[in-house]
Amino acid sequence: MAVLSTLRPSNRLLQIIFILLILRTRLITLPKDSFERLRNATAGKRLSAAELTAVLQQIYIKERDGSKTLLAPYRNRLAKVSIHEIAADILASNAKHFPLQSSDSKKSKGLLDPKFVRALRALLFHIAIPSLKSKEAFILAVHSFFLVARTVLSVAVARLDGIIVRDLVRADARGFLRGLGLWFALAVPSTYTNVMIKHLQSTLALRIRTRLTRYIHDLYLSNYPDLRYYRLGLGVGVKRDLSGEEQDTGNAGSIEGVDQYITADIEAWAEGVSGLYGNLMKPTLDLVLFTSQLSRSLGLRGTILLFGTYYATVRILKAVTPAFGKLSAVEAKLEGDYRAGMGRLGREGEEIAFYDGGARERDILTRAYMNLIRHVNFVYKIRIAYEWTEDYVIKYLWSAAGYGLIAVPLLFTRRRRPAAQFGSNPGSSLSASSDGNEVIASRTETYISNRRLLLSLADAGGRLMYAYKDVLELAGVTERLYSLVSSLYAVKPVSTGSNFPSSSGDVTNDIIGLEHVDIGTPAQGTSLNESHILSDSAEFVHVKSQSVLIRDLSLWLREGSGEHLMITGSNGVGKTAIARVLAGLWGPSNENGKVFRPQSLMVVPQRVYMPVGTLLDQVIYPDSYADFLEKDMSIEPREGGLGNNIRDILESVFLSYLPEREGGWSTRKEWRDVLSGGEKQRMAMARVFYHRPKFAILDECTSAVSSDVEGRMYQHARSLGITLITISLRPSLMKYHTQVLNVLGDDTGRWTLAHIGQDAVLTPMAEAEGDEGELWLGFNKEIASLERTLKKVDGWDKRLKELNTLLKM
Ligand SMILES: Nc1ncnc2c1ncn2[C@@H]1O[C@H](COP(=O)(O)OP(=O)(O)OP(=O)(O)O)[C@@H](O)[C@H]1O
Repeated sequence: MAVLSTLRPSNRLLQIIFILLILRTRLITLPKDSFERLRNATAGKRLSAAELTAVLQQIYIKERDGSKTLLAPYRNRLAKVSIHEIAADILASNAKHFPLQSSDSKKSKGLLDPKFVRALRALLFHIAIPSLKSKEAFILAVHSFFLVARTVLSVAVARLDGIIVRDLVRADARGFLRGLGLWFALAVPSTYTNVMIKHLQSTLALRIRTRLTRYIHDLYLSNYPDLRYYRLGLGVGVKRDLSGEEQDTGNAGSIEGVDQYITADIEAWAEGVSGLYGNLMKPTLDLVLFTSQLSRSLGLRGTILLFGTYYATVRILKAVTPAFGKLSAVEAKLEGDYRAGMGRLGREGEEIAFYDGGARERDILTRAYMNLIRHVNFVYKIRIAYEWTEDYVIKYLWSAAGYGLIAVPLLFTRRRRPAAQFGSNPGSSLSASSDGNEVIASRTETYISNRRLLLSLADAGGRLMYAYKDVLELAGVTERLYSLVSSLYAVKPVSTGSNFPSSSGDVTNDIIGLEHVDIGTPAQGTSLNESHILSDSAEFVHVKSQSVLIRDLSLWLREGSGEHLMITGSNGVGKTAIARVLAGLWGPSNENGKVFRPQSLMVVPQRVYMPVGTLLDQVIYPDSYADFLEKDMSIEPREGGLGNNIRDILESVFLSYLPEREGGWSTRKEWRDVLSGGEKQRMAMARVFYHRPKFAILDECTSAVSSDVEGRMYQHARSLGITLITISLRPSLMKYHTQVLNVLGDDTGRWTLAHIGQDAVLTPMAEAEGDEGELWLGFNKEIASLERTLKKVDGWDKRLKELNTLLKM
């Protein structure tokens, strides 16, 4: 402090900023014991600044029972959310409920179509409400109770309405006041019931959404060997047999725009299902109860008329109802396309800006938007006729029928047994007196009660019709969701053809290799036939193609043997395809090909992925902060130089300036944009040095890094004992490898494999194609010759100086 006070104000300010910067970079280095304390702390604990940063940083804690706890700060206190993954055996045993369905749904309108019922049942009873003991089932039971209560209360209100008006006509002041008191008393449970119904419906929707989302997350975001998030859009591994022949996969592999399914569709389905239960159950209950009440006063003729009205309504509306299910499925797809386009623009903004491609992108997006709007407009238009008929039938036909029905007891039976008719109404308290006023009062009571019941009936009928439309729309979303889940189940891990154990600890785990493998492109893709979009018959068209890029490839590398392989060849010949097969993303295209994939393998692609999170997260990806803490590692070097540290790792890729430049290890930024292309590639190498896999496939991942730094990174990788497989076109990298595989790319699928610097060409195929092997040996000779020439430069320089001196003399 004394030092600080002697400084000039500007210097002092600089010093304070410097201290703050140091402090900021330290915030993240929460010691292990504090972390343990945090893990064991009860929810609700007030968080210190450092703990708050840590909570924001690490997100999940792995519990001993295999579940995870999400640590979330809530008003500076600790909130803990326990997350249990769906057990693998439940996920597996559910597969039988989701077989693939063919997508020829254009013929059916969706309602009560067996396919729809099967899909709804599978989604509802195996994912959304998995058991009668689940919370969802409990909410549904309470919801049902309130729905029944509301109907019972509506009947009571209708009765009371009649009694109040009767007492008014009778001029019975005491009866009237008593009725009014009862009215207010009934209002309390009635309004509470309404509120609870709405609340329980929203709660149910939210719970169903969460169940579905988590189920699909667990299925979709699966690790190796399933990799469903990768294989789904690609059609890789989707029921393809080993000979490369495809089987008919129905709609599998045709899922594009999965984000739309998982976000918007799940939400729409959850809302639809929980709303539909109320919207179907309540009016159905109303209809049954009100009809039974009414039929007691309407007599047989009235009841027949009532059912006649129901029948006519259903027939008319069925005739004019369009295929809402299909229409809403197409709308969701178009919405997804438009959304995906917008997402692409956000992601690739800089590249598009360099090309000045704004106008072109606008055209593409406008086209996607217009497709959507034209479809929505088309739906609006066909809705006019439907809604007009619906309104006409429900409001006017039902009201007219209602008047007719009320007239039945009043007009038709009056002449024969006027008193007896009214006496038959259970709510009536008519005495046997034939007093004229009493007759009118009683008739009014019947009229008012019946009228109210009929209005409620018309309302129930209307809601049932609206629910019919909702069911049709739900059918569309159900079909989409079902196709997502069934396609996810249809995705199978690719066959490696080898019995290679993937468990650790096995000696054979020290090998990476291919044996007689044909490498080909994936066999399946799908596109939507756009000409059908607006014609209510949108159909998915399968595009099938497969070509073999490399034939009969065999190569081996053993960990610790000091062998490193470089793969080269011109663009598009299948170099990355080899990496995909070695990493288990693609399978071999031939039946007898075998792939040996070690467990400790890391593939670094050319385009670096930068996850959301802090600077530290960029280095340790895919580890979480909790995983990092479990390792014997620190962020800054420890005293005595014990253990590895992230600072040294960044130093080895020449990025140690990043924490200071970016404001500390815990800074969160859009790293994709913040770091330069070369910095991102260096960061990817830092990840390799952090994880230290036994094998690393480096796929042109240093193409944007300067040669000197690239060389040092290769040397460092080798010094860590990592066996390298490098895909590159840079001859300067050859010196870090012992073998070179050259893919010829001449449509024959041929290749050569040679030891660098040796005259012998290794494989029989390469022997046959000696010229290609010679090409690389030629490069080596040229490099050696250049190096020899460079050594002479000093001598020439000296001679030049001598000559200059002589000339000046
Ligand atoms: N998902 C895919 N579906 C269909 N074909 C694909 C797919 N991925 C790659 N291909 C095709 O496979 C071929 C080989 O691709 P690959 O990425 O392996 O080339 P490469 O040799 O690594 O080229 P480059 O040097 O340009 O990176 C290319 O013709 C490419 O179009």
